[in-house]
Order: sequence, then structure tokens, then C-alpha cells
Amino acid sequence: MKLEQITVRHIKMPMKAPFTTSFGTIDEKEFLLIEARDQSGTVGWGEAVAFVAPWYTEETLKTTWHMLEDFLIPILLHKEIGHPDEVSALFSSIRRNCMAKASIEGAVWDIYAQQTKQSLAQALGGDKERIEVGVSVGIQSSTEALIDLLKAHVIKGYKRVKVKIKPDHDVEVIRAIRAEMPDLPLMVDANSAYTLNDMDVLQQLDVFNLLMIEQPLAVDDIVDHAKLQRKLKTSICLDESITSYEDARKAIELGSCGVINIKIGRVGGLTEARRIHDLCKENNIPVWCGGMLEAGIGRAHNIALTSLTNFVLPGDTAGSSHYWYEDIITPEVIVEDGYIRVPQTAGIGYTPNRKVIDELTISKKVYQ
Ligand SMILES: O=C(O)CCC(=O)c1ccccc1C(=O)O
Ligand SMILES: [Mg+2]
Repeated sequence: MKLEQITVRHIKMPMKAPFTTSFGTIDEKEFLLIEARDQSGTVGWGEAVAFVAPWYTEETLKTTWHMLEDFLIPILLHKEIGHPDEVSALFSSIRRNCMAKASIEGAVWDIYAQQTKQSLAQALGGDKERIEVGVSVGIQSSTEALIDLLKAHVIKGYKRVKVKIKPDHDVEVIRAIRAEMPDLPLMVDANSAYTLNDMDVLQQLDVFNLLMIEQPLAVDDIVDHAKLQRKLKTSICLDESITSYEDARKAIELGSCGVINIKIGRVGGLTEARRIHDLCKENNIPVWCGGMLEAGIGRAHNIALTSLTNFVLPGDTAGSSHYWYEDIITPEVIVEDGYIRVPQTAGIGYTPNRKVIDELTISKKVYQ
């Protein structure tokens, strides 16, 4: 394929409920949508998942647009691409900026899947027919409100829940949840809010039979996580710390984690995500697919990735209606009994809804 035209749209989507982490609250999601067209007219879509502010990792909506416009789009436009795996090699002269790279690489994967008449899942080598779904719950106004919400999610069939913690919003909250829901498949995510000075609190969390503790320590750390993992029986799951295959290899070698959360954007695309999946499989490290509060395009890519065999733990890719009044794809992503069916039709298996996309577009630019 040769990309002839790339359209970047800045989308703003109201959220049904605000999402609060240790760093703040998001109540509307702004992101970039990438539409790429090749010389034969096939159109592929990608979503740049970076937030407006750099609280999760260093990338932002504006840095992803800058990288796309000034570096990544000029590299790909009018270049012959045989297979999407070539995109990461073409981007190898550009350091990091993983979410920017992943957004356009995702569109190339979509075009490739359509042209080879496979679903994106099949193109990646995934064979699950359906995937297990969990849900991530932000910090709530009170523990009672949180527990009510968790109960509602269990009734809806979600296979596990993840609760956000931060200093002074941790042990007592989890104790209260466990008192009412002792068997709930439960995990916590700290988004890097602790240090080894908090060993005492982190060890107290070890008694609650949690599935895992996600990213307790610094975003760029794997050394202290290894020290912490040696003191805990609960698996540490790394999120922010793993931005590449090399990061994953080193973390596994050091014993920094027992589980890895793979996010396509955080690791620079589907090709790198699949390499990390394969590495973890060889090393008996279970993985699951994390979320970035994606709209439908990003959600579709997550579903395809999760169809690979070593995604053995439920991910954060919940249904469209959990986040959005109206998603940007048809059909929307639907969860039934805690499962999402992996689409079998060519490409991502969902159709972008141009009417909704146009309504939500704040600005757009066409590159050709
Ligand atoms: O529901 C989702 O898409 C994931 C929710 C979530 O936990 C999250 C949301 C925004 C940024 C980081 C994270 C995270 O996994 O740490
Ligand atoms: Mg996380």
C-alpha cells in the first residue's frame, strides 16, 4: 500500500461520568482521530489516545499532533509499505512518542487487514472468538458510592473490577470493599502514586487477595518495583513503566512484575504490543489489555489485540455505553455476560459513524 491522504481530526467527546485518578479528573475526552487512505482508496482508522495534559505519560494531544504533522506523516506519505510491521522500522529514527506512532500505525494495520480480507484480529494472529471484559473504576466521592458502583458492575457481568488508589485512599477503602464483596475479582491501580517509603501501606494491601497491584511506583521505574515485588505475594502489574519490548524484557529479567498491562498507544503500536505479548507468553507472564478511555476506533483495536492467546486476564476495554452517550462507530461495542464478541469481518469490524464524528470534530487538517 501507499498512503495518499491522511486526515487528522481533533475530537471532543463528553463522558457519561467523570473519571478520577491519583492525578485528577477527566470529564470529556479529547483525542485525535486518524483517517488514512491508500492509493487504491482503502481507508483505515487510528486513534491517538494521549490526553490533553501529560499526567499519565509525557505525551499530550498537542505533542501527538506535532509529531504526526512534522515527522510521522511525512515519513509514511507516498511510501510503499508491504506490511504494517515495517512502520515501526520506518519510525526508528524518532525517539519515543509512542502514542503518536501507534495512532497512524493502527490505521495502516486496518488497511492491511481489509486488503488481505481478514479481520484485524486474524491479521494479528488472534483466534479467540470472544474476550473477557473487566472495568476500571475511578476514585468516587465516598466509599459507599464506590461499593454501590462495584455492585452494579458485578450485576452487569463484568469479570473483574479495578479500583484506583492513592495515598490516604487505599487500605481502608479496600478493607471496606472486601468486607462486603469478599470474592469479587478485584485489583487496584495507583498510577505511580507511591514510593518505597510507603512499603508499610503497600504491604497492608497484600492481605486482601487482590488479583494484582498495578503501577504502584514511579512511571519510569523497574528497579524499585523489583524490590517491592520481592516483599509482596500479590503480583505487581506494570503499566506506565513498560513502553517497549526492551522495557518488558528488562522488567521480566529483574523480577519487577508478575503481570503486564499492554496498551497499544503506550508501547508505540500493534506490532510492538504483539512482540511484548509473545515475550510474556514465553516467560509465563500473563498479560491483559489496558485502556485509555478510548472511543470506538481505539476500542476496536484493543478488542483485536486481546484476541491473542496470552491475554488471559480480563482487560479494561468495557462497552461503548459505559463511557459514551453515543460512540463514533456502528455497531457500538457491546458487552454480554462479561464478554465482547471479536468481529470476524474484514478490518476492525466496526464502521466509523461519519455523522457523529463530524459533530464532535473541533478542527481537522488534511495531509497529502
Ligand atoms: O477504562 C479505561 O479505558 C481505562 C481506565 C484507566 O484505568 C486509565 C484511564 C486513563 C489513564 C490511565 C488509566 C490506567 O490504566 O492507568
Ligand atoms: Mg494503569
